[in-house]
Amino acid sequence: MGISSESLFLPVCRLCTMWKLPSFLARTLTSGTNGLPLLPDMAEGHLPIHVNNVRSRLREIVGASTNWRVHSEGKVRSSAAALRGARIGLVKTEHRDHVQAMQERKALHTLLAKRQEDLPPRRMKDSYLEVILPLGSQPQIREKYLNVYNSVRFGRILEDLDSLGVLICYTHTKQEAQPRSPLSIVTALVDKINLRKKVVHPDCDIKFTGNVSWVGKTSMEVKMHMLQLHDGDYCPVLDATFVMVARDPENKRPAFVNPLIPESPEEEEIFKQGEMNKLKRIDFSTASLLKMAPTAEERNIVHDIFLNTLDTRTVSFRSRVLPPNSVWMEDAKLKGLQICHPQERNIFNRIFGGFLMRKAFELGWATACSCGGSRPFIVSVDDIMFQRPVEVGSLLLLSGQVCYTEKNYIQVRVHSEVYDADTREHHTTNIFHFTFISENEVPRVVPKTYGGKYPVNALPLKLWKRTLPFC
Ligand SMILES: CCCCCCCCCCCCCCCCCC(=O)SCCNC(=O)CCNC(=O)[C@H](O)C(C)(C)COP(=O)(O)OP(=O)(O)OC[C@H]1O[C@@H](n2cnc3c(N)ncnc32)[C@H](O)[C@@H]1OP(=O)(O)O
Repeated sequence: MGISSESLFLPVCRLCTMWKLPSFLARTLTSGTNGLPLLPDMAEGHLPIHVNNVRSRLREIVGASTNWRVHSEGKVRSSAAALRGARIGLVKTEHRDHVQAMQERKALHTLLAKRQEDLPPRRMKDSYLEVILPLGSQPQIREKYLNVYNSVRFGRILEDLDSLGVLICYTHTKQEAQPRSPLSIVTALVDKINLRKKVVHPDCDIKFTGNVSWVGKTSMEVKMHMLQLHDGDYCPVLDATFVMVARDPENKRPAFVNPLIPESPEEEEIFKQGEMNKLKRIDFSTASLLKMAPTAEERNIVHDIFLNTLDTRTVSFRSRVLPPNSVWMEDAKLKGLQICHPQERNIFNRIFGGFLMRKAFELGWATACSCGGSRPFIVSVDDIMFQRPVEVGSLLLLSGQVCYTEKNYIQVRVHSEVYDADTREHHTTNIFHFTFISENEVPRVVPKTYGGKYPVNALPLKLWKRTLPFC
């Protein structure tokens, strides 16, 4: 099932030698908005949206169904093979069902631009949005966000960021004359989320802001920020960079998006950074361990770990000794299963990306918790790739693996795949990377196997990142 811990070892050690986690955290905590300043005039003339209205706006923009239709016999009406597994009887109502909504969306094909140049350019401020999550002023919405430590559930924040990121992209691509957008905008990548605060309070209002910061031909980079109200001021909590991709109305082929024109030197800098982010992703993809052999330095790191665990009495590949304050990598993992019910669908009748992130984050947190033995706090989220959509009705298998630890830091990789019970095939849908800081120092995680069976995620981050197939 998925990538075994043995096949995951090689790539993590390299990154940690290059990117020592504590300094990485220091950068996270001191940088501005992912290293760039907030643009001051963006907020002018913008009325904030209530968080509950973000999804209803999205539904209106794409004309999504409000009802998952079932046959009168009580079985799910299915044109997609992946619905086979779903056996969830829902009450039929007078609402538009999802099949009808998809039929209507097909007609929007004629509204797609043939060339990107045919679309009017946009400014960064055209897509700027503010959303309020009034945890302080509307206590009735707190419970959904509350965890057992009396702080805010980060998984819920991931969901809100995902919905907001998509709404920002629809704002960028909005054509005044079109009441419905012909575009299906999906989350392709969570490039980075940096936390600036360890704890988010459950009783203070939260504000999200964000705008499109770079566009390609069919993809858009979105930068978002979350702030929390303390003593009358909004203080920064996190900065996030997502990449969204526009597809045709049926979510089958890529579709062009409006160009973005930077208007000031600051905006040019932000745009340039977006361009560099894209090139960096291509570089990582080229350097993937799945395509390129490890370097001499990487081989040495792996070999050193092997030598450190060798049983000097037997000198055998099989007989290995766990060093003090360490845990075998194969003992630092947790698995989970989700049945993907219609309730978790997005506006395109696939499973909502934010839900997948919440589930993966919670498994990642539990994995870090069981390995570290004390409460972990999320520090950073990197490179969540949405490789393929998850269909409603899928069986989603999640595997959390601690791949690297240093002092109080824990790096967890969560792999998710769908299992088709009919064909018995597994397909990877997402890979998630979370960095936690634990209350106490955590044991070292040590891979056991060598000889071509290194689990990719047990090596330093630099090496581990080379396994990620970007773009
Ligand atoms: C009353 C109750 C009512 C209930 C009603 C229901 C409604 C409920 C509402 C729910 C909440 C609202 C949800 C709204 C949010 C929806 C978002 C999601 O969930 S989405 C769900 C979660 N997400 C998914 O499911 C997505 C799954 N993944 C996919 O579908 C595909 O992998 C893909 C489309 C992302 C890329 O396909 P691929 O064939 O590879 O694409 P191409 O080669 O054609 O390139 C096209 C462009 O994409 C670029 N690019 C590509 N990859 C990356 C990357 N990794 N990194 C960066 N960029 C990338 C590439 O460079 C190129 O750019 P450019 O040069 O043209 O500018």
